[in-house]
Amino acid sequence: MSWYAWGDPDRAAPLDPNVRALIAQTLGAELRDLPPVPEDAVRLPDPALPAAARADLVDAVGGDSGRVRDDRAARLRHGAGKSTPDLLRMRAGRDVRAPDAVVLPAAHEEVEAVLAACSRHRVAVVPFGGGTSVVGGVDPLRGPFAAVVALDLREMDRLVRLDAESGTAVLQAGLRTPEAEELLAAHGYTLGHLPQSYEYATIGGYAATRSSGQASSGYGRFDSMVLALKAATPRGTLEAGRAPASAAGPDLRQLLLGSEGVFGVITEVTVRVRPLPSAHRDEAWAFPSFTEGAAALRALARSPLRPTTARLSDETETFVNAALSGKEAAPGCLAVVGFDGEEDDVEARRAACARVLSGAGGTPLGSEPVADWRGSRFHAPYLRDTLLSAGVLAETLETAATWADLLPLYRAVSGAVSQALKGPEGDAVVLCHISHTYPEGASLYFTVVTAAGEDPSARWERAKRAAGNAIAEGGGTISHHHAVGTDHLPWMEAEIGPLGAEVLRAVKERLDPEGVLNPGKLIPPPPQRA
Ligand SMILES: Cc1cc2nc3c(=O)[nH]c(=O)nc-3n(C[C@H](O)[C@H](O)[C@H](O)COP(=O)(O)OP(=O)(O)OC[C@H]3O[C@@H](n4cnc5c(N)ncnc54)[C@H](O)[C@@H]3O)c2cc1C
Repeated sequence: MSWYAWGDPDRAAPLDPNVRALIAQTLGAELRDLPPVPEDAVRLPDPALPAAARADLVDAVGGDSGRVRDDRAARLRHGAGKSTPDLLRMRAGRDVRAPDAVVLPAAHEEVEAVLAACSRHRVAVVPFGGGTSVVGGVDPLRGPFAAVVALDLREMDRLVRLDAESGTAVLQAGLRTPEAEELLAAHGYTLGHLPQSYEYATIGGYAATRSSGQASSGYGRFDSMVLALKAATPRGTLEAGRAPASAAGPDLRQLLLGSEGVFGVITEVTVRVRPLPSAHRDEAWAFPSFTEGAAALRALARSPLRPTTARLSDETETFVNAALSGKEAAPGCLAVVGFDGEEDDVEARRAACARVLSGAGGTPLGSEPVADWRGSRFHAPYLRDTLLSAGVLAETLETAATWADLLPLYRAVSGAVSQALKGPEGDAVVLCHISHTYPEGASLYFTVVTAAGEDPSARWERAKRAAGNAIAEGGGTISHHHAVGTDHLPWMEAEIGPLGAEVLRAVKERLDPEGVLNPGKLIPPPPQRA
């Protein structure tokens, strides 16, 4: 993974000058290049890990000093996640934070020993999976501590156990999705979790953020696939969840799912696996408007036979996607429904869904408009890098709400973001789609495109604040699947209430008494005493 961009930066082709001119005209802005500085020009703070702490960390990983790295390259590559503000900071080479060291444990017991050493020496620890957080989740914040280490789980990448009879698998937390799928496919199984960060994000990261993938209509959110978790905490091991189901008190899985590394480090995840599908089919449907398309997706979410994937772009996103692929845009809005399974099952669900969509006013467009969709669906992050290099800021934000609140929220967020970015540096184009649906509501995923201007970070911060306030006022959640990190913390107490925040602080105090785990993330700070 690149230190300033997504994946392999060579896959981000330069922007065609004609397209760039068209974007500048649409945004009413002048664009200036934003190239990354050379790697050796990035200023990093000097490493500050005390020698005694370093020696104990080397002991914790079995005496292997190669697994406690404090070289510049390792520190830089663990200095940020992959939000646009993260990439802007890296590209500029200024205000770059870095952990004082990167620790690479290879077993649950080693993770426990690392946490014990960090608690003893009062060193902050940031669990690091794929580093694809877009909410500041892996920012190497020291909090009140003298030093901070990134705890990278990449060495923990095994399929521990597959129980074919029960349809479950135990995966180590540091496994990335392509490798996890390869290991499961060798036994004829799949997880079916397909976020856009698929190529780099890890099993532990998905559990720690309650991720949701593009096939969530069929396979469910990641948290719904998790049957059990094992975590190392500074107080010892916490194991939660017992398949297939249990009434033995509150479900402690929910303490670890979405815990963003503040309570413990997830080392193993037991997941439900499904047989590898033998057939796939994707179809496009046109709807006169986003309102009618959303009503159709609601009907689909409530029907007994559901697609594996269901997404609907608003009018602007429909137009932009068509332009990007050199096709003529269908009038109105484009929906995509995808089906994975056995041939008969795919056909039965397809026919049933087609009846629901036609009944809701949709026009079938067949498979042709979405023929390239599966093959290119993980490419969008590269387009963001292409745009950034050309001085165009592209960032996303997301929420979810009940069907009753969804369209007013959609209008409120789009309006707030557009208004916040209006000015002498040009306007914004705000695109939106629905891609995770439930009988009771759906998520909204916005993409904002605007000129970077003189101070792109400040520009985005303004838009993000406006969007967060509009979401909180409009009854949405501050995050449907990106989690809280640092970026959503200002709205967290409003979402869970003061008592909810107190409960999180109490759990933290019990599992992590020194408070070394991921300071400054997820948990609202206690009220200041006058
Ligand atoms: C281009 C792009 C596209 C994305 N698309 C999607 C999408 O479609 N759906 C979606 O849900 N998200 C998406 N994301 C967000 C991100 O990929 C998810 O949040 C993902 O779950 C993070 O996994 P990771 O392994 O990279 O975790 P990291 O980024 O390394 O960590 C995320 C958080 O979890 C903590 N953490 C990581 N591993 C562990 C562990 N083992 N134990 C305890 N805490 C841990 C970290 O400290 C941090 O707080 C996208 C991000 C990018 C950059």
